[in-house]
Amino acid sequence: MTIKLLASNKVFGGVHQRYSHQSESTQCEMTFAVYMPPQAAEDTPVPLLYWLSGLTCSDENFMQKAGAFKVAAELGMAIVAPDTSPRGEGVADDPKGAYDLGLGAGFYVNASQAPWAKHYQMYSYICEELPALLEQHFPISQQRAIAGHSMGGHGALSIAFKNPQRYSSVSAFSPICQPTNCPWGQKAFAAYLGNDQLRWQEHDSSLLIKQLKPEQQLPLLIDQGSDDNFLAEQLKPETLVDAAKQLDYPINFRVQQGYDHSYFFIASFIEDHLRFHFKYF
Ligand SMILES: N[C@@H](CCC(=O)N[C@@H](CS)C(=O)NCC(=O)O)C(=O)O
Repeated sequence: MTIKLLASNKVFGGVHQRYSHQSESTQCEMTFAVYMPPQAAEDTPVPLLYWLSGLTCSDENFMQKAGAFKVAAELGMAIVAPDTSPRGEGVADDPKGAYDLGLGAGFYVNASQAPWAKHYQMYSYICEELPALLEQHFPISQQRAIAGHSMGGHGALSIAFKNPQRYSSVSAFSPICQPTNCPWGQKAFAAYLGNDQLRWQEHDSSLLIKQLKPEQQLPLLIDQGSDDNFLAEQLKPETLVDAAKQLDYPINFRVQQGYDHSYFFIASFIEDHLRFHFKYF
């Protein structure tokens, strides 16, 4: 599997790079960004945080707006930010150009329905293809954590709950916690997965959390802004918090007063998330 370097910038002693490659899972050219900390310069393997972004994002939003490099450099932690959907000529998009379906809105599932199924295989891309590619090309250790924002928070939680053996910890900002019961999730799941709601449930964190055995309960941190416009209608963190309580799963759920849904919120608390993940590597 070959990758093509698109851009490279030294930052806080490490390097931020963008790459593209032909993807087998999504059948198109995919772009991702990595931050490799200074500790990786000598080919010393470093732990890796997967960051999954939200609706409308590409590999660039987190890298440009989150302000994560300084702490990642201090800790010696690599970060990868994949794109949020397949892209390019021939890749299906919402006919009306809606921001919450199609391009920029892959929802981290494998679509089974036309016209999406051909390219929208983001679950396989994030869980299998991208890890193999990164292990081949970068000095990363087997220590992995996963985090994300909004749709990417849904991605991080659902992927971690489905694959608890692969990650040492999981965290999210403003995650969509119950996609089977909110407009964003229902629209995307109906399009990508069809009308069988049993398929939807396979990607609903508020349900997946209940399937975890106590020994599979990863350390989990969630930050949610109290002034987030999407909180009540789309995000529904109480569904996850209630499920965790019933399971005696000690998740760390923090409501941050006055913060909204934006990267200003993420930038304010990303340091806590990086230090949280580092503790469990
Ligand atoms: N565009 C939508 C919302 C999209 C949105 O808020 N996207 C979030 C993730 S769900 C984001 O990170 N946007 C990119 C950015 O702020 O850089 C709207 O205006 O209602």
